Amino acid sequence: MGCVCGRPAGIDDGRCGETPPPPGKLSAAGVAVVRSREEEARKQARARDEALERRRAAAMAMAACHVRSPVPRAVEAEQVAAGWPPWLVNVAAEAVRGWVPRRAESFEKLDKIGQGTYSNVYRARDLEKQKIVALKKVRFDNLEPESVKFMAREILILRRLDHPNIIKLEGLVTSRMSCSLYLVFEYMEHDLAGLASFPGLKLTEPQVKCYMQQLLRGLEHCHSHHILHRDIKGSNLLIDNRGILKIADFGLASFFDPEQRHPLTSRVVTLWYRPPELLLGATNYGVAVDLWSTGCILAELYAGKPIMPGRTEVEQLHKIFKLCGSPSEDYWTKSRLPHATIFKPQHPYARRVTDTFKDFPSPARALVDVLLSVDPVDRRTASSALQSEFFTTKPYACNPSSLPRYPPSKEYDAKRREEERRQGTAGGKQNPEKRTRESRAVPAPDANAELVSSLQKRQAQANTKSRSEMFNPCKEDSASGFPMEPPRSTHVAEPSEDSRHVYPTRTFHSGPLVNHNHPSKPGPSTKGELHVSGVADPPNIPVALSARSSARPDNSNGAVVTQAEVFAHGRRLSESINGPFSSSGKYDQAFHQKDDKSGRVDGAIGYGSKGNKIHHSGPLTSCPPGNVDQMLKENDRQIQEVFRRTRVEKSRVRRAGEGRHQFGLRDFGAVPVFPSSRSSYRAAPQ
Ligand SMILES: Nc1ncnc2c1ncn2[C@@H]1O[C@H](COP(=O)(O)OP(=O)(O)OP(=O)(O)O)[C@@H](O)[C@H]1O
Repeated sequence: MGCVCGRPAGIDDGRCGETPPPPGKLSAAGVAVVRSREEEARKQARARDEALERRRAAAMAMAACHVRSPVPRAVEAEQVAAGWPPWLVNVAAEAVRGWVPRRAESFEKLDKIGQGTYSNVYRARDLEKQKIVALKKVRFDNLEPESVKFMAREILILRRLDHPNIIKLEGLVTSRMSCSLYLVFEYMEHDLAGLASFPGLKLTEPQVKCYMQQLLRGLEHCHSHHILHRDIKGSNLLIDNRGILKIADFGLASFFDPEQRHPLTSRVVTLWYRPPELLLGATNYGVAVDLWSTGCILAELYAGKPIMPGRTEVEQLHKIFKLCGSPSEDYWTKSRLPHATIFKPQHPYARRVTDTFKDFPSPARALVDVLLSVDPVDRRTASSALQSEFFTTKPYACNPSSLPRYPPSKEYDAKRREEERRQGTAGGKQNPEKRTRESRAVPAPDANAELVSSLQKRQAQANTKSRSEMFNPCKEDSASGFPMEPPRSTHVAEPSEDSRHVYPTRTFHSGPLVNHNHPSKPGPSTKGELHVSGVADPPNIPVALSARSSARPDNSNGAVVTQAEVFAHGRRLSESINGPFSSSGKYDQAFHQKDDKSGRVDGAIGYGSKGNKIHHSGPLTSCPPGNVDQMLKENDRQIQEVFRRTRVEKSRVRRAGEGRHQFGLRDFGAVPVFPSSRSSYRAAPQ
């Protein structure tokens, strides 16, 4: 039956009650109604088309990222004939399409300038083009298709991007018989983390604006190409001698679907720069993750120190809630975040961003406030940030060419300086204040969650050689013109005992921004050299902690802490906060939970003569209600204690090893990684 107003049944468009026009004749009002309906229909059609277009673009981008490329066999054969190795062409032909490999002989390696989780980076002379370049030797297992695919994604993404504020991939160095791959980049003298930590260097407000503007322009380009960087931090923002900033390290970047239909991994972004939704396990995120990291960097440049240097995911989230407030009820409901039940505080935290940064100039504070919104939607876009008052009011961003030429300053250099100083003072007394100051540039354990899933995979490459190089004695580097690589650094800057606690506060004044205390500290290595037992696989551990509360691989091997140790720490910490894993504890039970009288539960950690064991049997700390900070400090202290004991243990083992060598025994450190570990190589994450 139809409506009384004459409209057919089933139509509920809010127009019920309108008088239908007589057939064949429309009143003026009727004409207006028809027109507005037509206009509405046109609008809907336009929106539909745009959505379709966006989906099509995203689908194409996703398809491009697919590894088994649609490249026909004949083309693959051509690519091999052109000099590409079959292991690359077979799984990632798309990544090298239209290119020919450069030969190693056409470069002269000069020195090592960087070391990442996945790479060693060298300064080199391009003998054909007569210019200095950066060669990034990527670590992967060429026998493992998933590992090759993952590496190839970085190449594909880099080739898709073309912008003055994004590092340019200029070529690839490999050969048909080769088992390794070098990415050739334009050479950049500095990175933002290095500059910020350079002793005595002062950035003025126009300079900060200049760098931030370039960062946001680069991000705008990535996002408009449906690419998320997912690891924005100072050491990935390279700066050349002309003051041009370029976003680098697309190793964790990914294509994304603006409709957010394709789940992505939440295990990305270096911990201090990781947004709350990822810590809460979101898998349908977008550009806002990069904007959060950008907000952290902006605030860091003004504050002169990292603003939320968490050591574990739980602590990171706690720092975020304390500064930015906990999410609103509405957000918890609509976001349906996987770890919400674990981490949702019973009592909301108030937002304190404007209070905390009250000394910042107000346009800077306002932009930080937007970028550090807990709800990702409120962070808006890179384009809107570029139009914010921060950039449109005086003092304006300076011109990059007016920036001073700095002496070489990379985070890597800062690490090296610290290392040299550490070695210089080895055995002697160290100025504790200096150490503290030098301990903040690099997020420590669990710096990058996604990386952790591949730690063991990468451990297999701990000697900077791909497994294929270990198993197939592929001597290309020496044979093909590259001088042999310099030996790997075999030491690590020890984590500062107090790296988290002592952050000199800095009052902002509108003159130059002083970054006197932006030091560098590698986190603990993750080589599994301690024998760990007694850490059962916890069935009830929240994913956020179980898989990720691990140490950052820093490619050095002084202080060695296993994943299991840090994992065990994460578990204890979470238990301290949430109650035992067997119960479905809530995040803020820590604030109200009844204290364990003894404080520390027997056998929480045990080493050395007791057999290098980690035992765990309950909460580690006693925590008065409301005093999570103190509890976290105590946990920190205990982490440092683990490091200290480990160092002692490690040097004991090393001394023993040296003794073995003298007697002709084999050093276990030299035992190659066996093929059984291959399955642990990383699969390309979404
Ligand atoms: N084009 C370049 N010019 C100069 N230095 C560079 C260049 N590219 C990289 N580096 C240096 O090498 C370091 C490691 O490079 P990159 O971050 O790309 O490697 P990664 O293995 O992906 O590192 P991460 O552990 O951050 O994921 C950088 O922090 C930087 O200092």
